[in-house]
Amino acid sequence: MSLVTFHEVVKKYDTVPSVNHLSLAIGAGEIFGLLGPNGAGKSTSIHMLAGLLDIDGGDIKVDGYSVRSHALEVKKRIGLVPQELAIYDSLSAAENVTFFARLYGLRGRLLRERVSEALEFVGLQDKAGSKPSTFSGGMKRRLNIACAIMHQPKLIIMDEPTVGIDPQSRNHILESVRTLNKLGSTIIYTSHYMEEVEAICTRVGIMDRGKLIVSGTKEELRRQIGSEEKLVLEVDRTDPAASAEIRQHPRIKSFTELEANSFEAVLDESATALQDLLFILQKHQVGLRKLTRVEQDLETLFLQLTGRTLRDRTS
Ligand SMILES: Nc1ncnc2c1ncn2[C@@H]1O[C@H](COP(=O)(O)OP(=O)(O)OP(=O)(O)O)[C@@H](O)[C@H]1O
Repeated sequence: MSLVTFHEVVKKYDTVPSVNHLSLAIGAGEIFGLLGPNGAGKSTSIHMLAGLLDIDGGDIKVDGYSVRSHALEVKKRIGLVPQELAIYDSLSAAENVTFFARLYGLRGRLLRERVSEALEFVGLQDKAGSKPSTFSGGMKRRLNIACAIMHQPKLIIMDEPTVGIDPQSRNHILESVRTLNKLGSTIIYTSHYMEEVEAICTRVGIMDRGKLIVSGTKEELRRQIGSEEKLVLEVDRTDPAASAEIRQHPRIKSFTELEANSFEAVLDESATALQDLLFILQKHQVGLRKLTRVEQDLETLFLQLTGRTLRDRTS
């Protein structure tokens, strides 16, 4: 059953749609990865889901409640870990979590238990009395997470929680995502680090220019990448006649010079394409020094669908 549904959701700043008729369903128990380059519309979508931004068209439902008509019911079910840190430097770690716990209506013994559990969960129990100004970037992010999960929400939304932090905190956060999911929370995790999404998510949606361009399990998306093969070849010399002959081969889709004596070849799925390529090199007396297969991943799929890379910050 779907816990979250976006139906034809639209958000416009001025006249340009930042989110353009987005439809998406996320099942209870999933770790759903929302991938896309800068400006794709991930944060805008998440802010509408969390009730921080008004929707211009369509609707979003959480657990059957519409964010438009039942915003409070939706908010109770959500923990948002925002991209920008939402913690107070003047309060200790425990006071920060307590502040958010009170906002969610927790009081007394239950409040104290949940604050302590949340700090323990993110590995900051021994820093409960310390101010975040003394924390590393990674510790601040972990405190940010504690503030968002202490009310044990059904849905936890993490908006790029590992940007600019040390590897130890990054691993801690990725491990926490898995644990929170095992404990029963559904997770939406946005990122433009596809390795992270591939590592932890059960299903992935890729956004570009306000639209969902593809979604599915990692296996389903990999199948879409197709069976073409990408190789990097290092040769002992560059021979223009050999390169020209390779580029004319019907089963070799491209042969591109990367740097001196190094080429990238994209072959179709037939086994003979590689044999033919090696034969042409030999015929022109070009020695092969090294042959490396390039792993096809979600980045490749994104490139195939959009002609751009996920981390192209200028696009
Ligand atoms: N307050 C705003 N006013 C005008 N345009 C905005 C505003 N917020 C976002 N946008 C535009 O909406 C589009 C989507 O932005 P959004 O922040 O949702 O993308 P994103 O996928 O989350 O990117 P990032 O990875 O950088 O966070 C962008 O073109 C952005 O410039």
